[in-house]
Amino acid sequence: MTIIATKALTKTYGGGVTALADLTVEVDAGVIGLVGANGAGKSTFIKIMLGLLAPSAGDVRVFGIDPVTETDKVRARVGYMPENDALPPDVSASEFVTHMGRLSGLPKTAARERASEALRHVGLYEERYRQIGGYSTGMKQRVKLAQALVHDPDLLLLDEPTNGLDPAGRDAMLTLIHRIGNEFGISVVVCSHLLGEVERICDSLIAIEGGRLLRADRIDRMTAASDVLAVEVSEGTDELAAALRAAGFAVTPEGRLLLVPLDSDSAYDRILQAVAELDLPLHRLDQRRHRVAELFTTKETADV
Ligand SMILES: Nc1ncnc2c1ncn2[C@@H]1O[C@H](COP(=O)(O)OP(=O)(O)OP(=O)(O)O)[C@@H](O)[C@H]1O
Repeated sequence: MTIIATKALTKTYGGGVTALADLTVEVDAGVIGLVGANGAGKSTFIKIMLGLLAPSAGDVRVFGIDPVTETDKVRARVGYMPENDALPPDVSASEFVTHMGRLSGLPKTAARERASEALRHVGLYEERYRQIGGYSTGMKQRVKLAQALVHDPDLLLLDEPTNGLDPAGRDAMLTLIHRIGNEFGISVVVCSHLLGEVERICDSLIAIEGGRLLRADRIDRMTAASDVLAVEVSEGTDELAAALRAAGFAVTPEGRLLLVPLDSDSAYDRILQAVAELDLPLHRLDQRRHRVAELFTTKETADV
């Protein structure tokens, strides 16, 4: 089922900055990563989906609804966790999340019950009556997630949910997001400049660079087998490279690996023969998979 669809979506800010350019994408339900370097246009896309910003040109639909003209309808079905922290320090998580539930239109008792439930889901049930000002960064991120969940949305938009967290906090947050997506049946868009994080927990990816779509697809399709074989021997790598070149292969060394084009069905056998003739201990011979990072031309995103 398509949950988000855009057609030639473009956003230009005052001053002439084009944050999104001609973005056309259809996204199916699931846990979706929205990845791109800082400034790629991720937050702008999220804000347009929420009806917080109007597109300069093009169309966007969330569950078939236009956030520009039917903002309330979209917001009833979408929970939003903003990138920046705007939590009131002097109220408890329970009070705050209840308040956010009331703002979403829940009656008082239902808002209180849903707030407790949302805080339990994010692991803050025991601490829910403490003032937010005394919370750690990880706990504050969880409060932000709980307030996004309180009105029982069908889609969560999470803007850089692991911002400011240490490695253990990141892991815990990613596990939680994965659980929400898989156990609660809520679709989640996780916006991040950290590709590695998003690859770990998402079914599909929307990759953007400079406001333009690089690719939107399922991760397993992005990482399909390539036509390159990776060969690794425990010793004698240079000798093997020379032998393979002599056998007509275009060999590219990469660290401890030799990358060899899979040019014919006999390539496996010819490589095995070269290894056997040199009597080298073969550690690995397999077909390389494409990496999602290959999509990006900027090192910043590709490296993480
Ligand atoms: N209100 C604004 N006015 C002018 N330019 C803006 C505004 N908001 C964002 N931009 C610019 O639009 C581009 C995209 O910004 P956006 O915040 O959407 O990117 P992002 O991928 O979310 O990056 P980050 O991870 O740093 O938040 C950037 O060049 C940014 O400087």
